[in-house]
Amino acid sequence: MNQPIKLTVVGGGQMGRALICGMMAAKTVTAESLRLVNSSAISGQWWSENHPEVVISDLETAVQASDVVLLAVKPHAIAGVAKQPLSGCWDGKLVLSVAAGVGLESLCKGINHRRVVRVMPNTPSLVGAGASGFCCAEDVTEQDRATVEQLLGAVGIAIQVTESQMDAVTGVSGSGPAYVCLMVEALADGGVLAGLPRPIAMQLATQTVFGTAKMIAETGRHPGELKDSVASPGGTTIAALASLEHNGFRGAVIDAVAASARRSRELGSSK
Ligand SMILES: NC(=O)C1=CN([C@@H]2O[C@H](COP(=O)(O)OP(=O)(O)OC[C@H]3O[C@@H](n4cnc5c(N)ncnc54)[C@H](O)[C@@H]3O)[C@@H](O)[C@H]2O)C=CC1
Ligand SMILES: O=C(O)[C@@H]1CCC=N1
Repeated sequence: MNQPIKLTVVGGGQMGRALICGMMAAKTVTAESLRLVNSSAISGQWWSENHPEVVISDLETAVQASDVVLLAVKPHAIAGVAKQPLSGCWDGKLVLSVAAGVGLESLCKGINHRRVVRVMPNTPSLVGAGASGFCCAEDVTEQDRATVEQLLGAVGIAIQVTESQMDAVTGVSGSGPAYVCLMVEALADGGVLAGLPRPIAMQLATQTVFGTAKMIAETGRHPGELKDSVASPGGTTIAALASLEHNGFRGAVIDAVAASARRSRELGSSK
């Protein structure tokens, strides 16, 4: 069993929370090996109520106590963190950023340090079922890459991509949980419209999305083939699929991914 990683997370909001809770559950980090730097009273209160064991400290103290620093603040706040005087504190640290759109060049320039990894995680990391893409700046070593895989692998899958693919990763898996939640909500709404009580509709909708994802992952069969296996000739499913196609379901999802990727590029260029 690997030693817990000495990690500082800067930003304890939605994404910081999902990663920290997932990594603590996997024991990749422990309350002793973790430091949290956070600026908001509201999320600070969430931590003291839900995880009082997590030590919240100032940036300099936290970074000094850590081998890895993960920046989980909003893209526009990255520059503010980078500007804080750290008197050489980044030296010897592996720095990860999950900020959407913020490129390696801008991150490296901001902290004057090139041992930097850009990561696009997603919120199912909270339950160990995340999907992350990452790319590395030039000073990142093989050992660093192993550390990144240990951290992100503890909360799901982690795939190395080129930096030019990071906006697309954001469109598919970074933003993806929101589209899937919309789908589950809409499935349940449909169930209610068709006469089911809300809690039953929600349970069935959630398990259907979960079970289908599990089936695709575990059988390795193409989703198109699995879709065909549900649709009986002249049956209920093909009637529903025809309705989805008439309403532009595929096009809407493809456009959503493209819109997220485009927004990620915009966030990067507004730095
Ligand atoms: N929410 C998501 O599903 C995903 C978010 N991301 C990225 O994660 C980053 C954070 O997003 P969220 O967690 O959704 O935002 P959030 O607003 O929930 O959390 C940001 C946290 O950063 C803290 N913060 C702000 N400035 C700070 C500073 N100077 N020092 C310390 N803490 C500071 C805030 O107090 C807040 O708790 C963003 O860059 C976003 O692009 C990436 C993938 C998915
Ligand atoms: O909405 C956002 O900007 C962040 C990045 C990917 C998911 N959430």
